[in-house]
Amino acid sequence: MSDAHDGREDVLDDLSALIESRKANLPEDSYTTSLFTHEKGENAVLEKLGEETTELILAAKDDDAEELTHEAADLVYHLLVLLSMKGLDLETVRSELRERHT
Ligand SMILES: N=c1c2ncn([C@@H]3O[C@H](COP(=O)(O)OP(=O)(O)OP(=O)(O)O)[C@@H](O)[C@H]3O)c2ncn1[C@@H]1O[C@H](COP(=O)(O)O)[C@@H](O)[C@H]1O
Repeated sequence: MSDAHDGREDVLDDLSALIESRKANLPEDSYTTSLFTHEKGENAVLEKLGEETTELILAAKDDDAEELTHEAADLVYHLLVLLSMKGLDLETVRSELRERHT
């Protein structure tokens, strides 16, 4: 668990930790495990990122805020899985964003 600036837990940190745990333990009946062990290798998550991005764009074009929110969450989750596959984490991305923000 971690604290965000407003004192609430950061769901992104919690989700990242859960993804790391799935990668380390590969429990059955886990969608995250299925991405790490997929016969297509990293292409499985790369394809999902492509699909989710397309769905996000369509939701934006339709001005469908609910669907846009749903697809954005799908996209963030799959992005976190990809970062984990590549040995990167959220802090790496945070650092990059902080550097740009100054
Ligand atoms: N945030 C997510 C998450 N977002 C998306 N997905 C999965 O990603 C897949 C998306 O594929 P699809 O787009 O084909 O599925 P869909 O439901 O039709 O979605 P849309 O077409 O509407 O976008 C679905 O199977 C979702 O279950 C996720 N699976 C897991 N998580 C998180 O990961 C945690 C661990 O999950 P497990 O590894 O399954 O235990 C969960 O508690 C969640 O917090």
